[in-house]
Amino acid sequence: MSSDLTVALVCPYSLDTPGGVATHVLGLARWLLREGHRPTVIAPGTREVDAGVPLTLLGRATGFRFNGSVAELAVRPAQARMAARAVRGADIVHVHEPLTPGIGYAASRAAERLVVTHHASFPAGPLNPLARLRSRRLNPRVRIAVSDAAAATARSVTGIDPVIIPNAIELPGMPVERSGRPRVVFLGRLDDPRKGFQVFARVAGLVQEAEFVAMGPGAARSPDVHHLGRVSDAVRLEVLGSADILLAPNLHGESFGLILAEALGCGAAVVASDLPAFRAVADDHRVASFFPVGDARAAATAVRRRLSDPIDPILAWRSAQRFGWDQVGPRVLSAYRAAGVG
Ligand SMILES: Nc1nc2c(ncn2[C@@H]2O[C@H](COP(=O)(O)OP(=O)(O)O[C@H]3O[C@H](CO)[C@@H](O)[C@H](O)[C@@H]3O)[C@@H](O)[C@H]2O)c(=O)[nH]1
Repeated sequence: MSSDLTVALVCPYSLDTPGGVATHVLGLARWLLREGHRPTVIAPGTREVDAGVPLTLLGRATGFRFNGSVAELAVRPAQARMAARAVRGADIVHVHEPLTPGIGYAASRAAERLVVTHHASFPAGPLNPLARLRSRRLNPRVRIAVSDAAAATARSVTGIDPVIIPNAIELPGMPVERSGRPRVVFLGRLDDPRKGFQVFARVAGLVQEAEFVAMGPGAARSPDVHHLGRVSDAVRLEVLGSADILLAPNLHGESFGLILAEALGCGAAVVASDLPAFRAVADDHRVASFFPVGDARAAATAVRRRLSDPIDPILAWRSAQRFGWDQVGPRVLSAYRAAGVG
């Protein structure tokens, strides 16, 4: 493989709001940089942040309701033109969610050597024909999906089987034993109904024997929860590193469960909604348990059971190693090689 590839990584969702695709794309860019390549991340966003990699920010995004969530996309024609210009000349243009309106699709159309990654999982709906039309106009050399769930959606829209390469996380070192009052954590956008914060709040009202802590942007509040709001990546790691349990009460539409991998990587146990994508990530029953989607009483029972039978944090950490960039990054580079560089 030739070293020193120029890679344009396009994230269609705004970097102003934390999200799974942005986490993955920034982590991939940092890993590529460490490996001696030259990545740039192109994305909507208005805040200059030190992401540790070159960023091309394309300005303010507009919120679109989709799949039970809000997608913050850059759809102005000027932004699409900027994205198309920004990817010109790159050895590889790697677009995440290439069928989203705005910069994702514009960058895909402009790319010479295109690799795409599909993240979303959603049932067939009124937007599928439009996405199908868009897909016919693109000719990626490699098509990736982050999970079986994302692959099924990509296949139903494009008619093509993608190769599965999971999302990856930046793994911290070995975790330490927990001490002090037990801690149950929520991580995600609080106002995004799909993330299930309301279920978390109900569980917090039912379980007295632990402190319930929420991290993530949004205005939702509960008197039974200690709210940290949006936190830095360093604080996110610190809080997960002190948590006994990540409670993930998400309701639907999850394609992967990055937050589960992140929590396990920090040594926390997972108690999560019974979603196929979550089971695929947290597949070690010694550190993960599941409850029926939306059932706060069952979640409370699962949390109490775990609090009375704590896990060995090292087991959780080990189960997340397969999602580390040292494991996943080389597979992405192989996809670039299959796309014809090196
Ligand atoms: N630093 C920081 N990070 C946060 C905060 N709140 C959320 N995050 C990060 O934002 C990301 C949220 O990811 P998901 O919960 O997985 O949400 P998503 O944006 O809906 O992601 C979609 O794509 C993911 C990647 O393919 C999928 O994992 C997910 O299921 C979904 O389809 C995670 O990396 C989480 O740590 C915060 O306050 N601070």
